Amino acid sequence: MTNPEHNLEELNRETRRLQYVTDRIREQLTQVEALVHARRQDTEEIKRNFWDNITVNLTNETETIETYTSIQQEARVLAEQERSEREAERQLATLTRLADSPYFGRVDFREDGQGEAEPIYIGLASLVENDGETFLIYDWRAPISSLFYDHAPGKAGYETPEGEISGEMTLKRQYVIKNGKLINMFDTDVTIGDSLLQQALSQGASAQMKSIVATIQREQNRVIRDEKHRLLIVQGAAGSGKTSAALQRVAYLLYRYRGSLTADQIVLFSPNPLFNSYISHVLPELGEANMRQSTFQEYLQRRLRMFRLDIEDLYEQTEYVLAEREDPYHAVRLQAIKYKASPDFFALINRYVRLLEKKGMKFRDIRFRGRVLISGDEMEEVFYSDELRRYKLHERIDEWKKRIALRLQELEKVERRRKWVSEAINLLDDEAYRLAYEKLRETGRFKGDTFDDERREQAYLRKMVVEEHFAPLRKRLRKGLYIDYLTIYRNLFLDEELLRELMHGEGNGDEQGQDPSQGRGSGALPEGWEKFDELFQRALTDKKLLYEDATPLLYLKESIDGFTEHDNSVRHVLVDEAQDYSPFQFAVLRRLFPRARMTVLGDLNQAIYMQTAEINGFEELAELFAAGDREQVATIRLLRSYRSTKQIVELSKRLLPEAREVEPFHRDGPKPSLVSVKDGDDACRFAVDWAAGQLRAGRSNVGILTYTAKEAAEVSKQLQDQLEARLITTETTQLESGVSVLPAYLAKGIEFDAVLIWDASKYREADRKLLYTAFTRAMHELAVMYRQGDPGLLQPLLEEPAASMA
Ligand SMILES: Nc1ncnc2c1ncn2[C@@H]1O[C@H](COP(=O)(O)OP(=O)(O)OP(=O)(O)O)[C@@H](O)[C@H]1O
Repeated sequence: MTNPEHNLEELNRETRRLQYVTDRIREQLTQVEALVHARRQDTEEIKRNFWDNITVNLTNETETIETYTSIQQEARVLAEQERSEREAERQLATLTRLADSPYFGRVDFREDGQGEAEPIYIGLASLVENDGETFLIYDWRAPISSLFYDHAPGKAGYETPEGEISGEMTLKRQYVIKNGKLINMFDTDVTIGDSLLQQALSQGASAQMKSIVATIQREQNRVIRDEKHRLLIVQGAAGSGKTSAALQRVAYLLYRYRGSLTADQIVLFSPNPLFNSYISHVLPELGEANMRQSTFQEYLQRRLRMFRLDIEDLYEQTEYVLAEREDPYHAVRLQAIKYKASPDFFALINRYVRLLEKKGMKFRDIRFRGRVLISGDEMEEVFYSDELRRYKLHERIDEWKKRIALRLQELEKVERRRKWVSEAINLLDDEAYRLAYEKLRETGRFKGDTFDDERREQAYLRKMVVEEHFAPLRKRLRKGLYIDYLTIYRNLFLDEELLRELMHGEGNGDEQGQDPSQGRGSGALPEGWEKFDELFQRALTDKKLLYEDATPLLYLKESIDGFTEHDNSVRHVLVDEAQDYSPFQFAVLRRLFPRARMTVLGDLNQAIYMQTAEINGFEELAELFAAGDREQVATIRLLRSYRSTKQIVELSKRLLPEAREVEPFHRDGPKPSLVSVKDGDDACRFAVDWAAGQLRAGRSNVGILTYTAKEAAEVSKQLQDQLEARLITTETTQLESGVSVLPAYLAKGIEFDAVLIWDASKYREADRKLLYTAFTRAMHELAVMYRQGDPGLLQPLLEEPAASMA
């Protein structure tokens, strides 16, 4: 990277051009402002006169339909008008943004076989000269703009939908333009602008993620522009720009497929609402609407609502794992968590689903007024009757529902004769009688014979009363509430014979199923298996469903029902922090969005949750997705870490040997400090001084990261009189500048200018990745406290001369 002494002439030329472009932008701004004004007025007028063109007439069916049609027609006109108003507003917003900083890059490119190199200016959006043809600015997502991100001057080329274009790049230049003024410019001869990137990275962390459009790196550009694969796996180091690239990718896709792809056809799964708000400004900053954002937990809550259980989330589970070591069930629960998220359990459940075609379905008695109307056993018999056996599982559920509904109908008739019905009729009010009378009269069943009529009326009332009482039963049947999913699931842990059959019997065949995991061996049962049911049951008594059971239960249920909920409109699903998802969760996501392409972004070194601690790659996912066709899958690795200074990255790498491949971006900062403290008071004193020092030095976002949420609450209380520190919990939805106290696991995906690790002595071997994740949240400064004489995982780091002691 050079910042040549641009000769005055060159500088003047650029300044003049900038002025020219800015003038064009201002002209267009004036026009578009007028357009927006006009469109707003038009919309207002249509709204005002909405009813003028509609004659409301509901006297008969034909008139009503006509009225309805004309309302619809007017509504369409209004919707169309509002759409064009929005479009004009969008243009206005884009031009306003361009007026501030029209472009950030330029490449001069001579296409092979052409004469002169042509300057291509690159900015947030395209701008065309008044002649309607000449591009003054190219959108950063245009095919030609790739040159800027992918190449240094010299031989270069870019992909277009029509094929590859090659040629020579004779110049590559970057600009810093603010308020329409040229502040700086650099020419570059290696890959894109280290110096601009340096500037971008040396800025402070903000409470909101920023777009990286001017400094996208080549490998990130591959992630952003990949269109060939149905599944794109991005494995990237902490701070390598996975989330940033994902968001730029969304903007890219919206541009590339504008007209056919809209923001609500893209869904991004993120870890929690705090993260959601952290990233929510990036797309609007790029001039695009935000995609849909969701968390897996939201989906679980919705789909498991029928069980009326309190569903634990990943954070509660993690808090248990870290903070409840004294619980007698702790060890066995850890086993359960690991096993229940494993590919082996996934395979076992898939076999179970196949076995359920033959046996094992369980149903809950249909009870009415304290009696069993249809027993679970009877329903099971119907389900496995010869007549229904020929149906596949989920089709059979529908058939079975039909059969049981008929049976209910029969029983309903019998019920009409019961005594309680007469009593209920006596209690009916006049209105009910009047209705019954009306109904019978309408159907012409009154004959004028008082005796018969009364009998008919009574019969009708009985029917009405019983029907009303049976309605909830029918509804429950329709909703599948008599299928005893919980017992079906529990039987896996309770029913030894069933288990034996699944492990060794015919359900365990290697026959080729749709799902590649179905052919897998189940492996041995994990330790503690015999206690798994106890755990499950214990939670159930408290009306709780443990996190480790939620997705397998959902997967089992949906496999039985045939995955009734799916969203065909969604075209792209992006899963951030993908290392935290179990095979079940991916399988569910895949079925939930059957037509979508998927981008998953993750870092195995940050697999901090017990459930995926032992998963060592995205192989399972690739298998699940591609079903043999590996052409559909691409993996891109991002090794360069941009977030943290070289010193912080180096220290983190020494903590976690698996991270040895991570390359720090060459940005220097102070050495991280490893600080030994005598006791809590000592820790407090250090923390207060340190945090105050950071704020004084202009660091606006400071994070104090604790081991657990419980500890975070205690620490924030301890500090409260001496330091303004905000406690962040799973309920927090917005990050603010200043000092935040939060458990390390909740800081995943976000970053701080300066990070203080509260008590590193607490982290055990199994928590190495958690501590690594905590270290890598820091951009500029890192301090780690540990208890005197108990450095734990820090021991080897202390032995190096690099460590500084307070
Ligand atoms: N090309 C780039 N230009 C400027 N800044 C960048 C670039 N790439 C990454 N960054 C910055 O690096 C930081 C980390 O990026 P991001 O959060 O996207 O990484 P990540 O891989 O998702 O990290 P983690 O796995 O730790 O959550 C952010 O501050 C981001 O703005």
